[in-house]
Amino acid sequence: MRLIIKPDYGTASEWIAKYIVQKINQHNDNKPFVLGLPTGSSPLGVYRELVRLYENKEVSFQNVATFNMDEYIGLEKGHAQSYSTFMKENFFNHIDILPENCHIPDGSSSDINRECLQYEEKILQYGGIDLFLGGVGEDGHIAFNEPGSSLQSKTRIKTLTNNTILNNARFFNNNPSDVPKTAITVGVSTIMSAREVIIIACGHNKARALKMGVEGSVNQMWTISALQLHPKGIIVCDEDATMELKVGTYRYFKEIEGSII
Ligand SMILES: N[C@@H]1[C@@H](O)[C@H](O)[C@@H](COP(=O)(O)O)O[C@@H]1O
Repeated sequence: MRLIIKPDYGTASEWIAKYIVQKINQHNDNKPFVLGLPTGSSPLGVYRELVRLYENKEVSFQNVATFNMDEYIGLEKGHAQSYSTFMKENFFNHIDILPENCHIPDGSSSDINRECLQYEEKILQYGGIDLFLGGVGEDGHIAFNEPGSSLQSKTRIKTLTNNTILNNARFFNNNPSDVPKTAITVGVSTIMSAREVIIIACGHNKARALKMGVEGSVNQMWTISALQLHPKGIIVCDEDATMELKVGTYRYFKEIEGSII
């Protein structure tokens, strides 16, 4: 696992956006480059920077397909707080991606279990995910794989923890009772099947999740820790998120990434 420590959220986001653009531009295949994408506040800086690079003509998304990590169950696609709306407003509406290449689980489907199976099948039809970008919850969850999620899990329904509901209430006028209680989420194994995985962990509130993900054992209670088993896993964090790391861990990753002499 690589741990890239950047001074702040802005520089961390720029590093990730540049990395993604490089991968898209190196991809010379007729099949689209397949990106897995998250919502939440963590990826906003990356999306802003990707839009800027697109406007600067440094990248095109015409040969890119995307699969989002998750979606609330019970919200129509056009609902203001659906992840579908979030993705359009913050990313898809500002780039040249083809709408038919943007995939988000349908949380309003009448058969959610079938929707989950079909989502996995669709990923396979595209040849798997080249690069999965994700955030992390304060309790170490990736996508909506809350503590206790099987590390072998695939796309399925998950019940959200109270902690996640309270954290996400900020998107629902601070009203926890408006936050859906269940979601469709890709599984830990869906994310780990991607050829590369990048997790963003910025801010003091992610310090514990970062510690458990980097220094803790691989376990179901901190699903971010599954990244330790991935052959090409990267966590990009800011200084604030390193607060709980051992000094030795911090110095080790700074040294091997060449950011201290
Ligand atoms: N399902 C999402 C996750 O994908 C996200 O990583 C997490 C953290 O959100 P934020 O980036 O806003 O801290 O929130 C939600 O639970």
